[in-house]
Amino acid sequence: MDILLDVHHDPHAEFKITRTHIKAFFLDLFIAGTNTSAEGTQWAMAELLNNPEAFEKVRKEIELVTENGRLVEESDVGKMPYLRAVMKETLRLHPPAPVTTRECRQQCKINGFDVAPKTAVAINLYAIMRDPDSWDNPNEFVPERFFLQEEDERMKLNFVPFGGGRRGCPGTELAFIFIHTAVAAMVQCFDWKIGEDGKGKKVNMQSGSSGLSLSMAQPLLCVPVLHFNPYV
Ligand code: HEM
Repeated sequence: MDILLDVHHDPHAEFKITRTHIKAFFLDLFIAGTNTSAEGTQWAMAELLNNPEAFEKVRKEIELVTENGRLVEESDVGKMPYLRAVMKETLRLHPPAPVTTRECRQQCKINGFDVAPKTAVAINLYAIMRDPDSWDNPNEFVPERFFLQEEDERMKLNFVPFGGGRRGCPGTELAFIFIHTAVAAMVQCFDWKIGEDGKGKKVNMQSGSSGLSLSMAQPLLCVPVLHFNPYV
């Protein structure tokens, strides 16, 4: 398959897209999109299990929107602001991709350090989202913080679990849709007992690392107990 791509409308920048490019593109999507979303879902459930009040609030919101008669769906997410705040707070505290990189385009000074052109720069998204100058009680799980109007601008600029700018994550919307829906369905349909035997008190929230992503040091183990069966 031959496709000619005109990069930035520059006639000298044309190159041929081959089968290998397309395969690499799909591989990129899988690498960038699967683990990150799975980790985000796992962290969200872990936070909800450790914060039963938040769990109950999410469940109440779902029951209100679905009138307690059907399985929650993607199209409900827009009507569930608390669930969305829970997900944002989860990704703020536990960004599955905690670091990103850029190449410096021009000479600049950052915090007194001279940065030369072409320098590779690592950006610590995790630190930005726990910076006490930008976030009150930065290490605490407080979904309600996303409802505070006066904090809005400061938080918007520093909420970067998907990076930002033209190289920001192109999967943001997709990830939000399916993570919200998966978490909502798990909250709607089941109560969850912590631990393999269901006798645990708290989920261990220590983070480990699997490759480049921020995963739970102890994978989340819990036992589902049926709460609502939408299929009967
Ligand atoms: C919770 C889920 C996800 C998180 C936290 C996440 C996070 C990120 C972050 C931090 C970056 C780097 C952005 C930057 O440097 O400014 C990135 C890049 C990327 N993400 Fe995601 N991502 C998620 C899901 C997805 C999904 C579902 C897809 C695709 C189906 C995807 C595809 C990509 C691709 C292709 C890039 C590279 C973009 C580029 O270099 O231009 N991501 N992601």
